[in-house]
Amino acid sequence: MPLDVSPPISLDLWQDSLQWQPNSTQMRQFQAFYGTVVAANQTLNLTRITSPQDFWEKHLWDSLSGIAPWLGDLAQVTHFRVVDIGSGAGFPGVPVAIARPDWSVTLLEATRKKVTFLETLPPILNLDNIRPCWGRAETYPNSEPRFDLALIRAVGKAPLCITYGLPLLRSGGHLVLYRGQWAIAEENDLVKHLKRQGAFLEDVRSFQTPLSQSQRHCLLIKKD
Ligand SMILES: C[S@@+](CC[C@H](N)C(=O)[O-])C[C@H]1O[C@@H](n2cnc3c(N)ncnc32)[C@H](O)[C@@H]1O
Repeated sequence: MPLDVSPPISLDLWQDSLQWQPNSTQMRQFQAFYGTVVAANQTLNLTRITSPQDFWEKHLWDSLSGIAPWLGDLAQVTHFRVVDIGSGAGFPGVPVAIARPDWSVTLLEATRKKVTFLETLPPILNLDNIRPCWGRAETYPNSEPRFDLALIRAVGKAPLCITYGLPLLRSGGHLVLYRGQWAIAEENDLVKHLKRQGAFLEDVRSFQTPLSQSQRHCLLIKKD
């Protein structure tokens, strides 16, 4: 049976939840990405999330929640240099690159077979602002320019993600940590940890996902 790639999140729901909605080109790119991940998944085992509802909500929508501060205001920050650390099958970096075609997004991934998959995406999605990169965050070359924004989802606990993310940022750059649940007790420890690392917690944004009404949190960290 052909895969149903029709979007289960209506434009109104995008608008209500993120104050942003994809245009028709972006919608086609999301659909093509879904089809490509599901097809590749049969041999590469990229993700367990494959149903349309889960894919659109837990992968596409969730990826974009992390850049909510920059979604509505396209004029404000153009040409951001972004790194997605531990991108896996391209989350959150690929949806972010689709939503912000004026940004350039490096997809840093330690597993070669996943990078090989990411390398197939630009012509299929008609997406020229992603740069798949095989490597580990902790050995990313110092000679490379630093990033304006680092995104990190499902790679490890918050302190580890901070250790990976901060060295890749320019001074004044932002790190976004995607978390499901987030408790104030964790926050107190994190604030102390960040201070020692030369950074601070600028915001904790909580979201309700648009289809299953689950809780999500995104931590916005700024490097001094
Ligand atoms: C659980 S997957 C999450 C993938 C994706 N971020 C997502 O949210 O679906 C974690 C990924 O991070 C990669 N990874 C783990 N440690 C890494 C590191 N130090 N540098 C780069 N990639 C790393 C793994 O190879 C794996 O693909």
